[in-house]
Amino acid sequence: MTTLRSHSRSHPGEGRGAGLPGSGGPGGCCQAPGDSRGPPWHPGFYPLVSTPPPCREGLSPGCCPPPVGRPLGQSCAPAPRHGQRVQGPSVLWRTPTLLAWRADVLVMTPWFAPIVWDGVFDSTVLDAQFRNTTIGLSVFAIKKYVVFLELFLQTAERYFMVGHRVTYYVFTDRPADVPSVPLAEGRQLVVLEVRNYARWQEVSMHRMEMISNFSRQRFLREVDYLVCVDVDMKFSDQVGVEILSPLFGTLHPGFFRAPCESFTYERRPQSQAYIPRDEGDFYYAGGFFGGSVAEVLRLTSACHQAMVVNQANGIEAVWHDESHLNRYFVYHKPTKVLSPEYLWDEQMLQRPPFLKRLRYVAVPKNHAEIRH
Ligand SMILES: CC(=O)N[C@H]1[C@@H](OP(=O)(O)OP(=O)(O)OC[C@H]2O[C@@H](n3ccc(=O)[nH]c3=O)[C@H](O)[C@@H]2O)O[C@H](CO)[C@H](O)[C@@H]1O
Ligand SMILES: [Mn+2]
Repeated sequence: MTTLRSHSRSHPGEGRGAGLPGSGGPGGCCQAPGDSRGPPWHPGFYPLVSTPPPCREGLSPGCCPPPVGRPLGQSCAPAPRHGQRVQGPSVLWRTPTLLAWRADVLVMTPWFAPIVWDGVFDSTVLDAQFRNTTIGLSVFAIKKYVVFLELFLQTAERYFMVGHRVTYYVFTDRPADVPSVPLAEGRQLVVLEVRNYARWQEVSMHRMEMISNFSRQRFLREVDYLVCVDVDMKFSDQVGVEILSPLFGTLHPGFFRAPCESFTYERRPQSQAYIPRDEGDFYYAGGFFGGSVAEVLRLTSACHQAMVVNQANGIEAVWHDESHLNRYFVYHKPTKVLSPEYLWDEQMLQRPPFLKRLRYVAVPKNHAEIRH
């Protein structure tokens, strides 16, 4: 049984080790065709302390790692000792040290967006920065998926944006089945009654339309940021304001160390979700994205429009809304990228040592039973 996918799809980063550094797998986008020297450099996973392979002219820049070098300098702050806590104007902060960050994973995209891993941020600083922020958490529980709500909400109360103002937006066709979970101060739950669709793929895809409509109608006025997630998941560690940025996506846990040619992007040119073979940076998961409401409105409207055109042409993207999301992110680069700490599946994937925390994880489900 899979929990991230309805039917089998290989996860190239797992099992056979295909394409992992040292596995002798196929060359990534950074290698010219036929160049079999050394391991490929995979988006999402390469050591920052080694020398990357040369990038070849004419290859997709997004697939190549940025030049890697030493830290550029020391902090300009007046010299408290390493790690010493100092009283700033409004907050206790930990003096940054340029040598203490993560050296085992990519922490910056080639377009200079942070990739969020444990150890690269200080919640104390960020919590103060975002203290007047209201965050909407959008989740769909249509038909039988209402069974996931209780655990989802309970764990969100424990781990999601603790100490901040939060509005849960629960889209459902079964309002009577929304469980009443006690909420902490500053947090509220809004039930939005919406229609259902016969096929699970349609339910999943129409989330883009509904998020877009409700963003325009009310989210723009009610919250600053919107976080859009799958419901068949639970929080198992802190997910805080470190994720917030105008536009963010999450690395799909099955592909973050896979060569880009194995990404399951939509490859049919007649589809609105089409991504040519030599384009694309990362493979993003459909189950965790967000940003400012204005940016989420742009993203969801664009994806919905693309799906309307596809439907008129009798074509459905290979991974539904996820394919459209991936296309959107190729041409509208996210300003922050969340590591697979923010979307993991313990049943399907073996946890690598550099994944220090699992913050949002799949709840096992029987696909056939829950979707019909
Ligand atoms: C973790 C992750 O990245 N998940 C993505 C993945 O599939 P999944 O296999 O995780 O899809 P899924 O079954 O969780 O469906 C996506 C979501 O749609 C909602 N839902 C679906 C069916 C239904 O009857 N009722 C209902 O409420 C629910 O919120 C669910 O979590 O690929 C899908 C498209 O193929 C979506 O892009 C998902 O976001
Ligand atoms: Mn899911």
